[in-house]
Amino acid sequence: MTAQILDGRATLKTIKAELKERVAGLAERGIVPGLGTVLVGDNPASQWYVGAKHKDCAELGITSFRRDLPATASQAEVEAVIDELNADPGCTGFLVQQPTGLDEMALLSRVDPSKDVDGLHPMNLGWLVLGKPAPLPCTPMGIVELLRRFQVPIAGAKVCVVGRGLTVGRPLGLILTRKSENATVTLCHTGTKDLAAEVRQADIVVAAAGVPNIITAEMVQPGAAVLDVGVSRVDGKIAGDVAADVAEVAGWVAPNPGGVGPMTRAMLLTNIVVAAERAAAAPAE
Ligand SMILES: Nc1nc(=O)c2c([nH]1)NC[C@@H]1CN(c3ccc(C(=O)N[C@@H](CCC(=O)O)C(=O)O)cc3)C=[N+]21
Repeated sequence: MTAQILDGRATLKTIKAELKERVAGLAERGIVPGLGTVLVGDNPASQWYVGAKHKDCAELGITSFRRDLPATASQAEVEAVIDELNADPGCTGFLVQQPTGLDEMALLSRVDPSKDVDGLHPMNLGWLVLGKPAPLPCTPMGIVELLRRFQVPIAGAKVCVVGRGLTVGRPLGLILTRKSENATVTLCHTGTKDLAAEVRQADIVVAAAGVPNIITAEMVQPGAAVLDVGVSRVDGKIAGDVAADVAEVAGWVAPNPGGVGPMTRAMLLTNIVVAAERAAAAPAE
């Protein structure tokens, strides 16, 4: 058996075409969504991600507000840029690219929650815990959207999430256990005693530990969906959390690159369009 590929690149293309129509609909009403990014330092991966986000926006007719700051930028300087984007009505949503090397919680908290297209503001994470509508984190939503579009059954599925990070594992557990997804989630982490035993139970495995090849073929139930979200760099190349031979056992595989990464961008674009639509429906005071 060889697994079906959960193709994030193709799905990003499809979602872009869908969103392009919604952006055109906004344009007819004189509204242009605008994405702001705040990038601190010269990490090449971060520069690539931010560049890709603005390229996506240009394709859709979303305006870009790019603020690149040197690695020497202080907390106060970054906060001043956040204040500027909060106040700019043309910037309908923005994000602070991580990592910054600064006090990230203070930066996240300073973003206007209604412009938080990353869904990582403490207030929006609070709405997620409470089950109320709010911007949702892009990578976990990208994972759910990828599963949906390839018709991987989610309701009733046993999902093993490996990693409890703020941007993937922790919010993904919250999203998948909502009534609308109805999965049963096991959240594994460095304190998990027998990771192989937990993974073996799962219909869906999401590997977001950042440990190369932590998921191997003999841990995976035949026919399971395995999504690789791990990003490590080994000799300058991206290394995922999932070993190559998993594709011989799994029913579906989201590769890395080409799986969840592009979906993160697709959900960012979705959050930008939704934030602009919401701002248009309820103009600010
Ligand atoms: N505030 C904030 N928001 C983020 O959304 C955010 C962040 N900080 N910090 C870093 C992570 C990482 N991230 C990715 C985005 C796109 C790809 C992506 O499109 N990857 C392609 C190409 C990868 C390559 O070849 O380098 C792929 O997987 O096919 C990957 C990873 C967003 N992040």
